[in-house]
Amino acid sequence: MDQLEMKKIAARAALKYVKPDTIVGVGSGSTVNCFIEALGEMREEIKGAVAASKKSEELLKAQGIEVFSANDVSSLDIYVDGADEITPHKAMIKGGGAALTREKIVASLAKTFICIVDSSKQVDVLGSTFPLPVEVIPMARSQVARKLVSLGGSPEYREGVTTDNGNVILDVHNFKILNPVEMEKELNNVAGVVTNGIFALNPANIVIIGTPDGAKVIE
Ligand SMILES: O=C(CO)[C@H](O)[C@H](O)COP(=O)(O)O
Repeated sequence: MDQLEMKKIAARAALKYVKPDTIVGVGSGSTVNCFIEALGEMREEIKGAVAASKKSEELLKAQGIEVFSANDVSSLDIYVDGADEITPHKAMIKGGGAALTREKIVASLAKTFICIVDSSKQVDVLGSTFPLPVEVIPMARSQVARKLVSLGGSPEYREGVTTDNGNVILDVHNFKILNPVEMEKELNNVAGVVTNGIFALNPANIVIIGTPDGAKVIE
């Protein structure tokens, strides 16, 4: 079974957590695109969605789902998003699609973070397979890169990419993130860093893994 099929299995399994008359928090990426397509079947039952990227907003609207601004809601029942890596403690690296800041904002509005992934995303230690994305104010790019080097990382400028917030991304290789909570805080304290892609202070609550044998749910 290919990876896309496994993403679809995880995405469809998340529908059971969507309650009628609620506004659903929706992340971004190819797994979330599968979720948005499935969520289209519930367009009459839900009030709408808050999207973590312009791309997800477009796709939700194309499904006939009303999209609200994060400023319009005080809380969300659930937030559904993918991940680039996830540990057994449900800490994640996110930001492969450069939407990490808006993802963290919308996720923090939700009572329950549901992470939908295929099995390739499971790791024991964050940073094992995927570089850590860091969103940076453009004028601070070089100084943030030097700071990341001093912390042991090898930052690479994601050329040609501007985030939905007008910023740039540094992908940091060679970080073995043994203490994700501390690392998330430390990187967020670097001047010029908008957000880093570690989601450990507020980890996922439920993980749904798409496998050839069906959806595996870890609550
Ligand atoms: O964090 C993200 C985007 O910023 C995505 O959730 C992450 O990159 C996973 O993407 P995909 O579902 O395409 O594998």
